[in-house]
Amino acid sequence: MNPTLTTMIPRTIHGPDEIFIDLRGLRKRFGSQQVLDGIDLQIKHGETICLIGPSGEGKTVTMKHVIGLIHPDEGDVYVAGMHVNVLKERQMAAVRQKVSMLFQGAALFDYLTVEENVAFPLLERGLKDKAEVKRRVMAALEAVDLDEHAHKYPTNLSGGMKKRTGIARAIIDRSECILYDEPNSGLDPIGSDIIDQMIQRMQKRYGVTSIVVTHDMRSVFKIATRVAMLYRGKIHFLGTPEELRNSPDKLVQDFINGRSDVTC
Ligand SMILES: Nc1ncnc2c1ncn2[C@@H]1O[C@H](COP(=O)(O)OP(=O)(O)OP(=O)(O)O)[C@@H](O)[C@H]1O
Repeated sequence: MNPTLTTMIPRTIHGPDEIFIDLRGLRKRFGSQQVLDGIDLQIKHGETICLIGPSGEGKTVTMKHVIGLIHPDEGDVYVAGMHVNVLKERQMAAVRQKVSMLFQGAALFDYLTVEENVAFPLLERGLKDKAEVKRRVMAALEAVDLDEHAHKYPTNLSGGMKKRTGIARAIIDRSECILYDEPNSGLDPIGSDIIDQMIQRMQKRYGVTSIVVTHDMRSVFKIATRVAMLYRGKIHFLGTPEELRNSPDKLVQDFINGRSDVTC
């Protein structure tokens, strides 16, 4: 393996069957709307779970629970054994070092170059060795094929390049898990395919665990180790892409084949 890439490997080595994310009985209401109504989901280390389901069913809300951006009304969230929903905000740094969320717009700083955006988490943590920062930034950019665009500003990047910069920023801090919120949205089929390859590459090279909220079924069948379909606040289906494809459930078939019988 390229020696620069070994520095990017998450610092903890996990067994393949180890549960990394454990959501138990999550319930969440906003006003009169019961968005989550008992979500149970266990995700093993190194899995790529795609969260699918009709719009507004709580996929993003579920994902935000993992990183403590939303707290459940009932139920528990565990990440790498940490009981996320009882942690104080100042204790959340330990969770957020293990888990990064890639927002739809990649949330880059427009006034910083690609290189500076990717370096940001290291500088924020007080890493002062400039040569070490540079080495890790370039290794992260190489991993997402952006090493030749390090000097550019976000306004001069395509949508897909912005998302890849976001992925580089997530892995530079050796995140063990990346949460992707509709990573293919707004991309043409080729750009979308490149993002899928990056998600797979992060898994294969660094053993990253991923949760991917997506409406892109082609991508689901390509990248998912398992698929969870949310419907009416619950996990309606959980299984491999193959099991999804062959599911006898009408709701599942209507959804994956884009038939409009699926109503919220
Ligand atoms: N902070 C909030 N306050 C009030 N309502 C919220 C909040 N966050 C989410 N919601 C509501 O919860 C519901 C689920 O939202 P969520 O973003 O999780 O849906 P989703 O399944 O990801 O949808 P989409 O596929 O369209 O992105 C929506 O009705 C949304 O308006």
